Amino acid sequence: MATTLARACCSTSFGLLDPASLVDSPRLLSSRVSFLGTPVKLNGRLASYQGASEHGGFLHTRRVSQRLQVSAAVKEVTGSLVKGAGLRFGVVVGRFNEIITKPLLAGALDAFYKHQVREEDIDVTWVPGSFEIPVVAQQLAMSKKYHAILCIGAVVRGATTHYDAVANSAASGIMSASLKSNVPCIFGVLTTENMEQAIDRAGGKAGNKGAEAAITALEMASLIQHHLVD
Ligand SMILES: Nc1c(NC[C@H](O)[C@H](O)[C@H](O)CO)[nH]c(=O)[nH]c1=O
Ligand SMILES: CC(=O)[C@@H](O)COP(=O)(O)O
Repeated sequence: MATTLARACCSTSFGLLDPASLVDSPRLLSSRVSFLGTPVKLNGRLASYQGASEHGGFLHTRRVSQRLQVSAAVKEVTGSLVKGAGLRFGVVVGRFNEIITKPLLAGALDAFYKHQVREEDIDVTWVPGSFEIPVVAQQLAMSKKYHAILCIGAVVRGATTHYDAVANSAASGIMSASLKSNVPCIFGVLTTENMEQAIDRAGGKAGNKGAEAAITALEMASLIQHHLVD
C-alpha cells in the first residue's frame, strides 16, 4: 500500500519527487508528504485523492505528467469587500469629457459608501485630462496617506492619433505610479472609440466602470492592509 501511495502521491511541499525515491525513503515520505483522503480510481487506476490534509487546509491534487502532485494545505488570501471602514482612498479625476467622468466619479463614491468606506477617508483631486492623472496619482501614493489611489478618466477617440498617445500614457503612467509607490493605483480610465461607448459605461447599459474600479481599489487596499502588511 505504501508503495502505491508513494507512487501516486509523489510530491512534497517542495516540489515533485520521483515516486521511487519516496518509496526508498519512507522517512522522507512521512516527514514531508502529508496527505489523507479517499483514493479516486479511474479505469481501475489511481487517479487522485480528495480530502482534507492533516493541517486542515484543503488538499489539492492534480495529475502531473502521469503522476499525482499532492501539496500540503495551500494558504490563500484575498481582499475583503466588507471591511472598508478605516481604509483611505485618493481619487484622481480627469475633467476632460466631464460629462462622462462626473458620473464615473459618482458611481465610484456610491460604491465606496456601500462598502463601509467613510466620506472622511476619501479625497478627490481634479486634473485637466487623463494625461495629467499619473503625476498626481504618484504624488498621492507616495504621500503614504492612502491605501489605494483610484484614477478616473474618459479618453474618447477623435479624428487624429492623439487618442493613442493619451490613452497609452495614462495606462503606463498609472501602472508606473503603482510600482514606484507600492500603493495600488487603479486604472478606472475609459478608453472608447466613441462617446456612445463611454456613456454606456458611465451608468448606461454596460454599467458604471467607475463603481467597478472603486470595488477593485477596495479589494486591493484590503488585501494589502489586512493580509500583506506585517
Ligand atoms: N482627448 C482627451 C484628452 N486630452 C487631453 C489630455 O488628457 C491632456 O490634458 C492634454 O494633452 C494636455 O496635457 N484627455 C482625456 O482625458 N480624454 C480625452 O478624450
Ligand atoms: C483622445 C483625444 O485626444 C481626442 O479626443 C482628441 O480629438 P482629435 O483626435 O479629433 O483631436
